Amino acid sequence: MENKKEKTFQFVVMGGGIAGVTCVEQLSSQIPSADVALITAGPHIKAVTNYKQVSRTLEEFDVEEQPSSVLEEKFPNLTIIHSAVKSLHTKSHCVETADGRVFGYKKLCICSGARPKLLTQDNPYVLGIRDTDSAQEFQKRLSKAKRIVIVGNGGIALELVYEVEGCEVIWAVKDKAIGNTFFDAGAAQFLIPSLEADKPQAAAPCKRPRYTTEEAAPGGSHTFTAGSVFSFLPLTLLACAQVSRRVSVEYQCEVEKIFTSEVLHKSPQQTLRTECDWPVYVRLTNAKTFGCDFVSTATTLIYLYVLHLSLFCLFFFVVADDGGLQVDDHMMTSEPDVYAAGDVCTACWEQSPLWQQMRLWTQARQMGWYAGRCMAAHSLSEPVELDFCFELFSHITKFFNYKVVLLGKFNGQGLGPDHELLVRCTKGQEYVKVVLSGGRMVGAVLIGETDLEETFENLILNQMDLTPYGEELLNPDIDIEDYFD
Ligand SMILES: Cc1cc2nc3c(=O)[nH]c(=O)nc-3n(C[C@H](O)[C@H](O)[C@H](O)COP(=O)(O)OP(=O)(O)OC[C@H]3O[C@@H](n4cnc5c(N)ncnc54)[C@H](O)[C@@H]3O)c2cc1C
Ligand SMILES: NC(=O)C1=CN([C@@H]2O[C@H](COP(=O)(O)OP(=O)(O)OC[C@H]3O[C@@H](n4cnc5c(N)ncnc54)[C@H](OP(=O)(O)O)[C@@H]3O)[C@@H](O)[C@H]2O)C=CC1
Repeated sequence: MENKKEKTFQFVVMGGGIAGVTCVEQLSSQIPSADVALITAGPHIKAVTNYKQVSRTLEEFDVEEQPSSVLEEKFPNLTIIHSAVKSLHTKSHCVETADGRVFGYKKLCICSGARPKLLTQDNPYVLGIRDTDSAQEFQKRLSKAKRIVIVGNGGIALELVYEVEGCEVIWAVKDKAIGNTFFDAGAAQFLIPSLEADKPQAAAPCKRPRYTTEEAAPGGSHTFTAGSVFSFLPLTLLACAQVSRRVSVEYQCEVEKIFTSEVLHKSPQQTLRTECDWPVYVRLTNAKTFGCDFVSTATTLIYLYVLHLSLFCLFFFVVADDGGLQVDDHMMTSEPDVYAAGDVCTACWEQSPLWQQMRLWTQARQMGWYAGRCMAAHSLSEPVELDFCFELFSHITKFFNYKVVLLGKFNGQGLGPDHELLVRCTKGQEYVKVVLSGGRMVGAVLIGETDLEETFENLILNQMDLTPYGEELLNPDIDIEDYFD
């Protein structure tokens, strides 16, 4: 391999998503003289724009799909290589790309993201959504659909279910309540009426990014506009029937079987809940069977997946239980001079009691940025400390057209029975939940325009004993912001 190297770069970053691009930006600005390469398969990269630090740990930004040339123009030391990494040779410090070129590195950062786990492979009636192409396919199919089945209970399913219009939706969730990765049953109860009501015509601008799939003008960028549905879809998800939404949630069930109408006709004893002849049928473990036009699975991602890269290359890496590449508090994998950031990695350092990893845009940005800092610092033999952003988990997003802020151990993660909850809820307006442990605030869920995020963030960070305040903490007649100022 050594003699095949076309060029050796000081830093090579693999993957043009948020983590990879942020890492490259950090490296290029911290050491402008360093030779940096970004290896990515597609012509576009994902960049963070309109970055805003909302509070000490909360941040908001837009995600913009840009032609990679924009990045090269910004950083003269940067070379973008348009190909996928095919193999990785950590001993000889080089990578081989799908087009047969070999590049050496002094330090490498793997930012190759994750891929969706489909319930079934190669079934033309089962769609997973991961990227622009799959989102466009979803939209195309939806425009002719009367009924779809959505399986999964995480962020993608929550967004999909809310956004689909003009089509009956059967939503199959494993749990007792919707949105289990973000909410408890109380918050789910607060949100459910939004599925029954019509969507507001002119939805308030969304605080979280989304991007369109429209063709960019030559040399221009794809625009990311305010809105909701998944970031990938430009338009409202309209199905063929222009009627309002009908979402039926099937709780505590999984998919037992997916089969086509030919199979159905061969088994007349099959009990169906529908008389129509649907292209595909889904049998759930609650013994109900639904016919539909297609099934969309939003059942989480597989993390150990480096596109086009043979498993042999990954064999040497220490991998975490969730399949991500293990990284330490300097974003270093188990292989020398190889770092990882974003969805592909699993944080395996001793974590702050108020932080946990979730595969989100914010964390991809923070990890990419911090990995870049560590790579640069190690090259310059400078010390580097774990960044403050890993002190407290924080996320701002939008679900069912409500602003949602999650802080710390917002669902009491890892606290066992040793915690107390305070809840305040005004139907259709706000849901506020505080998680207390030993009288100290360790997490919060804020749904709606509560204006409490900064105060609660401070209370969580300073770990003040709140026992004397008891339930008054959520008394709506007390201006809590003034109170703790
Ligand atoms: C449908 C959907 C909606 C989402 N919505 C939200 C949301 O609203 N808010 C939120 O916070 N998070 C959301 N997420 C999660 C968020 O998208 C991810 O956490 C984040 O994008 C991860 O960034 P990344 O840079 O690690 O990976 P990615 O953005 O996946 O980028 C990986 C990059 O690596 C490249 N690559 C892969 N293999 C190779 C290889 N072998 N060689 C070279 N390049 C390679 C890929 O082409 C890609 O450019 C959503 C995810 C999905 C799937
Ligand atoms: N607005 C936002 O902030 C958004 C964030 N995202 C992020 O993007 C990433 C990907 O999202 P997503 O794919 O929704 O992943 P998530 O991990 O959030 O959710 C996957 C869901 O599918 C369930 N599931 C897994 N396997 C099955 C199965 N066989 N049958 C039925 N249900 C199953 C999981 O249940 P269980 O947990 O019990 O395994 C879980 O509820 C996540 O990190 C998410 O947080 C995505 C969209 C919007």
